[in-house]
Amino acid sequence: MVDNLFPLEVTDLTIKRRGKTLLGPVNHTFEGTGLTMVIGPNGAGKTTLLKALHGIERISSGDVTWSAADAIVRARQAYVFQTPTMLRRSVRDNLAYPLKLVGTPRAEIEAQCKAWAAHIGLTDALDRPAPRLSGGERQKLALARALIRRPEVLFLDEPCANLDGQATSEIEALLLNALQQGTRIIMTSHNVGQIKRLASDIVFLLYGQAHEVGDAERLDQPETPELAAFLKGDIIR
Ligand SMILES: Nc1ncnc2c1ncn2[C@@H]1O[C@H](COP(=O)(O)OP(=O)(O)OP(=O)(O)O)[C@@H](O)[C@H]1O
Repeated sequence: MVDNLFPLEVTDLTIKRRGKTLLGPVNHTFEGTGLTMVIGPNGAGKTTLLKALHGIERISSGDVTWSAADAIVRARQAYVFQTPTMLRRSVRDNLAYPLKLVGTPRAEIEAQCKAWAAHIGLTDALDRPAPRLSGGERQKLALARALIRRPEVLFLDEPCANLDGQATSEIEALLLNALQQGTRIIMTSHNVGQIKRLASDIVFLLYGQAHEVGDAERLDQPETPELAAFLKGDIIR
């Protein structure tokens, strides 16, 4: 691609609601490759940060600055919510929807739907209503629907919450595949095993602040006692 989206510069990013600071000020530079895990305890501000980066959270002060123009950035990123919303229609219709939005020819849409359904093990479910899928199948469908337009950046909020080991490993395989294809991933997770398996770097949030950031090696040698406690599953006070 000609226009690089990265680096993504976050400068004094602050988000307040009703006088309470939910996030910030956060300063961080996101480089253009790999998988960044935004981690931290419940309520630390992970979802708020992800949404602010994606441009769907109102910023109180500071900046989120991509290296390309807004319209380009918007077209080349996707976001999967913690509880993905599905069209109350078939798996095929859900996969087809993002392609229809950009005017993809019908034959191409059908080919892509079949290919992605096979990729996520849902070939036999193509005509089944999406709301009837299991939790794991729904997450895989949500991920496929986000990846079908081959975004350069993918935001994922806890994609494996409430999933068992098998479903989690299928989602992780999809993510590793996307990474290999060059998709930049920024995601949240509470699963320490998953964080260690997937992260190339981390942003550890605590009380809305970036408490410890850096490459994934620090997961084995945390600098701060709070990150060490989080990774051990201890309660952080
Ligand atoms: N629109 C809002 N108005 C007021 N407070 C909010 C709003 N959105 C989020 N919050 C609060 O901001 C804080 C950060 O929320 P956020 O969802 O970003 O945390 P999180 O780290 O993703 O948590 P979790 O791990 O539980 O998903 C929480 O205390 C939450 O209650």
